[in-house]
Amino acid sequence: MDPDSDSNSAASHVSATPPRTPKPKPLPKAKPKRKSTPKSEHPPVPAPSSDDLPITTLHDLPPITHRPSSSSYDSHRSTSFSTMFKSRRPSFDPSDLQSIADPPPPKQPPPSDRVDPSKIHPNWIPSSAPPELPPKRLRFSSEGNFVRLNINGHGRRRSFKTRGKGKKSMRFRRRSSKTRTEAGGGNEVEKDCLEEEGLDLENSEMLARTSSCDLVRIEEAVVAAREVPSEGNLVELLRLVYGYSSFREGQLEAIQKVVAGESTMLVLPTGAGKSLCYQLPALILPGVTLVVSPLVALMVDQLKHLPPVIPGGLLSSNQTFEEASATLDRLREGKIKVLFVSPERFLNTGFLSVFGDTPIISLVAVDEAHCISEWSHNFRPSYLRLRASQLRAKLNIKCMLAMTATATSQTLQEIMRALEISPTNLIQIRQLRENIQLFVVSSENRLKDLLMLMKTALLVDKQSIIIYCKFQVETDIVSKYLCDNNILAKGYHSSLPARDRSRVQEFFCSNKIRVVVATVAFGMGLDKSDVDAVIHYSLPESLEEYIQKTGRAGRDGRLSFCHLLLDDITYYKLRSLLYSDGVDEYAINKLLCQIFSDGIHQNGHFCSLVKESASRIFDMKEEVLLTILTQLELGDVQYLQLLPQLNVTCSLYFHKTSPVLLSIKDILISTIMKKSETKQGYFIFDITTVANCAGTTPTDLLNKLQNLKSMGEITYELKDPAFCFMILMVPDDYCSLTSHITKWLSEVERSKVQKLDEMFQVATFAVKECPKVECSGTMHTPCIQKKILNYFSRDNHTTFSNDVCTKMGQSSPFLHADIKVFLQSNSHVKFTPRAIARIMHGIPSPAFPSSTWSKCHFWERYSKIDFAVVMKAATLELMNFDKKRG
Ligand SMILES: Nc1ncnc2c1ncn2[C@@H]1O[C@H](COP(=O)(O)OP(=O)(O)OP(=O)(O)O)[C@@H](O)[C@H]1O
Repeated sequence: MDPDSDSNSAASHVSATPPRTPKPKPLPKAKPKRKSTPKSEHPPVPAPSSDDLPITTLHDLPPITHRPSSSSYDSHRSTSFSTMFKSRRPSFDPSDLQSIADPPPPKQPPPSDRVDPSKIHPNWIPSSAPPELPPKRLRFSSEGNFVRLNINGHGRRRSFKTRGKGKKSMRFRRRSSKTRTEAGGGNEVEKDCLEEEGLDLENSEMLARTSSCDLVRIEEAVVAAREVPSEGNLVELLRLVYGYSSFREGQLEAIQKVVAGESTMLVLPTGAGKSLCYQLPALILPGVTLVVSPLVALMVDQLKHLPPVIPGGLLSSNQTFEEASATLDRLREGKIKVLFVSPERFLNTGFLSVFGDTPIISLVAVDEAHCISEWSHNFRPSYLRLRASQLRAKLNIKCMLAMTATATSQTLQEIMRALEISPTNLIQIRQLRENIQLFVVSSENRLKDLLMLMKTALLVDKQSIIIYCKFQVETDIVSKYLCDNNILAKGYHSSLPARDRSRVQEFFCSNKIRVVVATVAFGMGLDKSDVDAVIHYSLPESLEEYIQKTGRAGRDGRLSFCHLLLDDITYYKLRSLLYSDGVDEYAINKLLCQIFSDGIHQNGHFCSLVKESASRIFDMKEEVLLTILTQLELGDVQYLQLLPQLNVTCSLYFHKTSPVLLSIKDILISTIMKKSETKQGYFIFDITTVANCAGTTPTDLLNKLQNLKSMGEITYELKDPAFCFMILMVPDDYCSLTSHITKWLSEVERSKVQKLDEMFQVATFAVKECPKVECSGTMHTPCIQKKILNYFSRDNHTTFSNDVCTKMGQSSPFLHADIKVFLQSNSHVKFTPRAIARIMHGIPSPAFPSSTWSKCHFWERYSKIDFAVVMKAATLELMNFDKKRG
């Protein structure tokens, strides 16, 4: 995985993240001048990482032992959620907690409120650092919905002691309709419903009892809403489950459509309550609701926020085999109503087979649905898998709910086409939240200006502030600078240990940290209602990103303040980095030749591309390779089928029987021996090569190795993470396929650049041209809102407009001369025009990493000149240079 990428996220292939640094190339001969490229974080909804595309996925799903005998409506009805809710709850161990360095240790709560039952429910996930130190080990009557998730990758286990004795001796008596009217305020009333029989109950057990009482009412309301999904019945259910008295705009309509089985496109502003639009239907609909989410962090957060009566689970590659098995077992037993999965999960045949032919999925909710569209700010290739036709064919899914807060008209059209959503089922609330005030200030010295801003009357007394930076290094610099100036601030970015990150988030959420200086990694799914201010220390890459981040503020409806510090340097840097994913026709052609082995590979042949070496050879980021492979799978013609990623180089050691004897008994071993290199007593082979020769699949081959290992015959090690696929059709015409893919990728690139230009233009307009009729000082809410609304309602975003101010230089007197010198001084290196332009812009790439090339004299020298101009000059000079050399 890209070391710069968010550990539990997946990077958009078009993100500005500098790539991993492969093996250094020979040093250029130019004068050394060290400049490092800062690590940037990915845009809000990045693309797949090893997290969601597990490397060792072969065993990530256990074999299917049995399936529910019936998946009919009635069979699901019979698994009432009150049965599901009879779940054991986890106890957590205080010794697992460690205090975070800076914030004060959490106060020990008074005995009366030691346990907040409302915070412990079946979807509780033990993070490595729960916010409050519990006074004693809590015991719960059952474990039920608890999801074991190795979020932090430590593989650590907790023990969950259970105690069931309270259950039998409890008797419930239903009382008349005293219920809570607001979330969290109902415990007293709930206790009224219980009749105790001399038990000294712990708070948690009290919760179990009170919940059971509520459950009966909720179950009745569910049945009523299922029979007649009228506003009255749905509001009653809303009140019982969430404590809210009414729906927000768009919610009721969306829920009614989904419950009626109609696929729906829902566009609601950030914080407007989209989650509720799949949660309530999940309760009402008979089967499982699959929620497709782009990030593990987001899934975890949403799972935590599920109401206790909706048992949830998630499947993530962070989980161990046992954890994933436990989730799947609960799924088979009908104990999960909402299952969070990544889009890559749809690659996994093990996962797909859990559902078999039986129509037990009632709804697929696609969160951050804009990822489906390449014209969105966060296109993610694996979302292409979420096409209505594919989902219907593979999982018999008929109803889909697509949700987003940030989609242009163009993006919406594409989502609706992919998911076959009728235009009549588009629910769109375009308004921007009134309680967010938008400020822009032009800044020559962002650190100083930020400090001044923090000391202004607007912010000085604010309790909760997020400062967003683009680069990880900036979060360290800014937080240190603020601390040095007596403003306590904590940094947050994806390279921090997971434990520290979760603590910063938890302490921020409980108002123990006032200021967090973060990259985009902070805030995915952050639903802290009382964030007072969001400051953009770096320019966002698009208006979509701007809205997402400002949307973290004022979710409780209170007036909140969003400031943007505008500077040209960040703009130049971001614009350059947007070119880090581009590829040339020549490289794509070379890649296609390798994929199809110049036509040698037949249909049905298994192949692999080792990520690191392929990335270096073709000078393409791993994410770009994956994008191209996905396009070959899901484009107009299906040339290949992607398989789960694997480590494809296997080193095999024999322990009991000799290899020769074993190979007589086992054809697989004899194939391995034929196709292996031997080294000091062990055998090295390529998994896909052996699978092809043995006439098996790579997955089956690994399963067989696993069996031999469990018998003590062998041990083995796997390395070299690779994209694996099966050839389905060899293209007739490589040239036209190459130019088709090149054109598509370059349009995606142009669209990203245009989005940045438009963001820059809006901010520049605010500081330089705003007539200040409605705006005043640095406050530009009216003019920015108008521009944003116009942007999102505009029809054609793929028409690249020349009106967008680029601020980029279009020529330079020394450009050609410098390229000539550069080529002469590096005559031993083979360049492409793009590689030269990248070096001139200071953009690292897999074949030209910054560790080597940032020492070059010309590194970043032309970052203020349009990339296309530099590339054109490089093309010309490269041709001249080659001509001269003959
Ligand atoms: N009808 C309602 N009445 C009151 N509060 C509500 C209602 N619906 C949702 N909420 C609350 O609004 C908050 C935001 O909801 P949610 O997280 O679903 O927003 P979202 O639209 O998914 O936002 P984002 O796009 O930023 O993730 C939650 O705390 C939720 O409980």
